[in-house]
Amino acid sequence: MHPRDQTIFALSSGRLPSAIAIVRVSGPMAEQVVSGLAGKTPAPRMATRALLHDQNGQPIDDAVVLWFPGPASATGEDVAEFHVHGGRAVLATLFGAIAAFKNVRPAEPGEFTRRAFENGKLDLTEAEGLDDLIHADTDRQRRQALRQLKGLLGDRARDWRERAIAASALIEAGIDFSDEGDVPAELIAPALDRIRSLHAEIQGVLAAQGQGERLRDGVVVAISGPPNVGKSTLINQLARREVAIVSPHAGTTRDVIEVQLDLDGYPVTVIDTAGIRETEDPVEQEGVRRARARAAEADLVLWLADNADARVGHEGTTPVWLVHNKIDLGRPLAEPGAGVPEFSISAVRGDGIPELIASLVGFAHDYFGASEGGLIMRVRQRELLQQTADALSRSVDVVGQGEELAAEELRSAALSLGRLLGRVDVEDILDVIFREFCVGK
Ligand SMILES: Nc1nc2c(ncn2[C@@H]2O[C@H](COP(=O)(O)OP(=O)(O)OP(=O)(O)O)[C@@H](O)[C@H]2O)c(=O)[nH]1
Ligand SMILES: [K+]
Ligand SMILES: [Mg+2]
Repeated sequence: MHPRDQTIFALSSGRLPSAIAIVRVSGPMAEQVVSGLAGKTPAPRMATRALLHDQNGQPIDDAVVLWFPGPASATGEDVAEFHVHGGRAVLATLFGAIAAFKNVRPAEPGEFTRRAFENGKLDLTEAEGLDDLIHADTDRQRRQALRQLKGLLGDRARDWRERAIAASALIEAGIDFSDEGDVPAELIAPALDRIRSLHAEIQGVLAAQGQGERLRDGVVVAISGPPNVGKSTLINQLARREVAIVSPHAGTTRDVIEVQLDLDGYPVTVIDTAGIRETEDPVEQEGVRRARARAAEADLVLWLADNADARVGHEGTTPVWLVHNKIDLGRPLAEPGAGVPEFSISAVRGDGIPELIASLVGFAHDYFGASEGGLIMRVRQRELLQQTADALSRSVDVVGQGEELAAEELRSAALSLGRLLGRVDVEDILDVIFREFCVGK
């Protein structure tokens, strides 16, 4: 039997133990499984209480079961749901009882969503939105993913695809009409107008690119500076917990320590690193190397200084803010850097921290863009849209050399948009995309 025709099951709720755990079953055997374990098939879409029994009549758990006959289900197939108590032994027994049915097996990551996709319940951009929604940590990420899940990009791509196909039909009609020789200009001109406006629209979406992808990835802020200036104290202050070891010993931090912050809905990763200095200690040397590398990749560097001798030691193109720490000690401040924003804080006492956080929110706001965010969330989507735009602009360029060439480019544009929606992709590409999803989804 093809794996796709088998019935799959998985834990669809979070980590065990938990108050309630939800196990989903999807496929042709779903009804047999639910009626076998619950003693009867529940009324469709009605939460029904049932004492579950395994094949030997041994009780498993007092549960709530749901029965969604296909195709009006999440996957488009017959689906059963078991809401049980979330103990590890309960789940182990339930899994054993479900797997004992013929042609029933554990689901691969993303397999429920893949079946929904294959049954036309959602397109590929919507499936990606669903995956992002599950992984959204902040409110802005959630809103963006929900827009994608609701088909914001998918609907546009479907419209663009139809228009590319219509333009190509116009040109092909002209080719048939002309028999041989040139296609009359009055047939070509309206097609070209349509292609140009389509191209402009897609270019507009590509130009706003980055925002959605950035929102997905978050912004990275690296705390850097000499040893002992209070970098770890600052990250603890920002995280409001003891994520990093603080000590008066210079060279305490060696590993890169990361915390995820939700700053006004923006996802911000702050990293604490080893103090930058020349050292003989090979372990600290490695820490310094990592610190420099991570600061170079960051989107913003907070350079900490605790006295007048400090100089901003970060090189490269990353924006740097100079943060004077330990102002509670009343030492003279470091010379201001050339036009870099400056802050004065006491990481221990908390002075100046609200102002620093407010400025970080402002930075994130500029970084992610003030608008709701772009339509494009992933490299895959951006590449296919870029290919579409390129093919459209080539079709305009080559029309003088032959209408067939232009029609060919338009077909290629429609193909890229079809890929974006997942309509024309081959198995192995879909495999790669869905593997990234979590099990039970
Ligand atoms: N008075 C005062 N002391 C501070 C402040 N911030 C940090 N310190 C102290 O400075 C010392 C070093 O702090 P850390 O946070 O470990 O400094 P670090 O930059 O992470 O040090 P390394 O990881 O070794 O590079 C500790 O004794 C802290 O208590 C501050 O705002 N005021
Ligand atoms: K230290
Ligand atoms: Mg440290």
